[in-house]
Amino acid sequence: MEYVVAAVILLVVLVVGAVGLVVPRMRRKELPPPPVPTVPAEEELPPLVEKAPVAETPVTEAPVIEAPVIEEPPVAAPTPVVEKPEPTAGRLVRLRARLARSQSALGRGLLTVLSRDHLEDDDWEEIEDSLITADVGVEATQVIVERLRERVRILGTRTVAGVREQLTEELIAALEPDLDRSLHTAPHDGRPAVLMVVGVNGAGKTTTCGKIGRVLIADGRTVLFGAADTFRAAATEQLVTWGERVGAETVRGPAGGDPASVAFDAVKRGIDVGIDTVVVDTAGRLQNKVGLMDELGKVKRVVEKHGPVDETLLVLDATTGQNGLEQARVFTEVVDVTGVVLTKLDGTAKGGIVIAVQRKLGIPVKLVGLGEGPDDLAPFEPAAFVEALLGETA
Ligand SMILES: Nc1nc2c(ncn2[C@@H]2O[C@H](COP(=O)(O)OP(=O)(O)OP(=O)(O)O)[C@@H](O)[C@H]2O)c(=O)[nH]1
Repeated sequence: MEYVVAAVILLVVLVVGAVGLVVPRMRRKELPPPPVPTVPAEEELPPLVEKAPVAETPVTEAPVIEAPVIEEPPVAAPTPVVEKPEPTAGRLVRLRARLARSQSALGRGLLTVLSRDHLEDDDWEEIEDSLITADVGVEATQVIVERLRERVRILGTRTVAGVREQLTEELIAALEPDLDRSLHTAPHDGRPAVLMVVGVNGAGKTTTCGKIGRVLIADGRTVLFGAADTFRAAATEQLVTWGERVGAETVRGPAGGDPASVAFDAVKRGIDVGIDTVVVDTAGRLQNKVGLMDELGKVKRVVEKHGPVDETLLVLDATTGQNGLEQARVFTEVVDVTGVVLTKLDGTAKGGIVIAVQRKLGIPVKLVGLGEGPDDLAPFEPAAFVEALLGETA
């Protein structure tokens, strides 16, 4: 019995001991693993800005993949195309239709009255009014009507054709057909002819310079332009463009520079390279008559250091009518005008201004402008002009 008790106790001790050994081991196995720091210590953190990793390849140093260079043939600077003008002979006749379009009212009106059976005082007054309205001017109108009246009375003309013929003759006579209308553009004494173009702003000076250059070149001359209208920068550009179109060199100066020195340089260049005709464009601001006189007078004096100016052309806008005549007079006081260019005759029904200009200024109209086109400038021919003025209507 003692042995049994001792065995039981031993067994209990063994069991308890075994449990004591096994349980702690099991408990240890169930424990979570020791915490692992997920955030590094502060000193190991990268600084927020300064030490942030920076792309170290600046744009300029970025590797550039170079495209293969394709050798292109050199592009030649565009050479301005020099245009070929229409022949000048008979230009006024060719442009007659354009002139007649705006003038025919005058011709129709006059011929209608003149072909009445009996011309009374009222009819003659009507004729006078028509001529004055067409800018012929009061004085010239009175002379024309007086002479016409006399002829009709003596000859007893009544047919439209007869009256037209007499009116034509009187108008041609009023245009003084014997005046010298030639342009002095031929070189002489081993130097170029010098043409100065004057007139108020917008009358068509620069355009006229270009058209004249074109006509001269068409006739086989060499031409050089002097851009002495330094007042309006666009005028210089306009002249340079004309030069390129017609094949003429343009001498220019700085914008706002001294016009006289540009004109001087142009003529000097013309002499040096053996040009036939130098055409000098000038400025025409009229706000200040004294200033204009000084400037134009100076241009002329300075140019004449090379020799006399051969032709001074006054450009007048036909659409300004009698007002234009007053402005024109200022120019004739400053420079010795040798001829008038009457522009924009295509834009007025008052062709009679040609008669008034000649009578009032005592200067022949040498050229007429009949449009903006490069060939719309014609030598003035009284007979062809009167034909156009009276139109086809009879
Ligand atoms: N219809 C018509 N227009 C013309 C004629 N002549 C010139 N013109 C036009 O008139 C305008 C003025 O001409 P410009 O040659 O620039 O005048 P400008 O006198 O040189 O003027 P500034 O340089 O300002 O002094 C332009 O638009 C020309 O095309 C003409 O005979 N008929």
